Amino acid sequence: MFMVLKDLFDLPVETKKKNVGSRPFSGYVGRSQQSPLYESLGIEEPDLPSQVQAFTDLIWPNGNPRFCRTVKSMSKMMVELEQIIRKMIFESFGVEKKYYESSVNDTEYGIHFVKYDAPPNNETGVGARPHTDGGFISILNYSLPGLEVLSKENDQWLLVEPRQGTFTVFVADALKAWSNGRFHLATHKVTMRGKKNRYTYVMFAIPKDEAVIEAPKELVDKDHPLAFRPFKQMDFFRFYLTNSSPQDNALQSFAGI
Ligand SMILES: O=C(O)CCC(=O)C(=O)O
Ligand SMILES: [Fe+2]
Repeated sequence: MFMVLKDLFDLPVETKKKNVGSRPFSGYVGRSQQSPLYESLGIEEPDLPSQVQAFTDLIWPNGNPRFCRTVKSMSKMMVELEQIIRKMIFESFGVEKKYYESSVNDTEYGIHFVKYDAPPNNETGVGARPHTDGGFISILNYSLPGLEVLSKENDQWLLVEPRQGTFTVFVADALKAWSNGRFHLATHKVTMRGKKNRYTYVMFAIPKDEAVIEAPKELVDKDHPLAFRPFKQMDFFRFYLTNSSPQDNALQSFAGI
């Protein structure tokens, strides 16, 4: 994956800009004054091989079988992994039989590729600002350290050490709401150090626009009153884009009771 991602990001900006997504951030995001080290590209519904093929054809009209093959098979495996994790979560709450199937049907996937440039002059640089992820579950892998997670105990930033053969999994906003607040939503950021560029790929599992995110009634009782009103991902996303800065607790302001 990291080899094919290097091929992708090494292309001219004009080529990368050909990837236009249907959502903000899902096409091409180029380096900006706000985030000078950050660049990303996304493929919507990469679990459909035709989508990965279409992306490859758009970016490499003469073909790039290695990219296409690698991203297709990685996407398939990451989606399987996401569904295993989702199933374990639903089982652990004893609601798998009733809700798992429909929650998968109400999910769409997006894969994001990110390149962070090494900061100039050997300094440290902001790769990604503190944020929480907007979907249900995110699964990621990265070529170098740099990911930091805000500890819920003492507000310290903890460096996540990459470990070969493992992925990092984040609970995202909708899962926190679905779990009636039982899951902690970890704020994270990326700090760049050293002389090497860093590559990340992330599979986002996101509730479909029209799906209603609502805690199962089995997770609501006297000791755990409803923490978030039911909402649609689409409306939350719109709120997130227009009303909040990354540092805000957007989920709480949007749907918190
Ligand atoms: O690059 C990383 O390690 C984190 C990426 C991330 O947080 C995101 O894309 O939402
Ligand atoms: Fe993130």
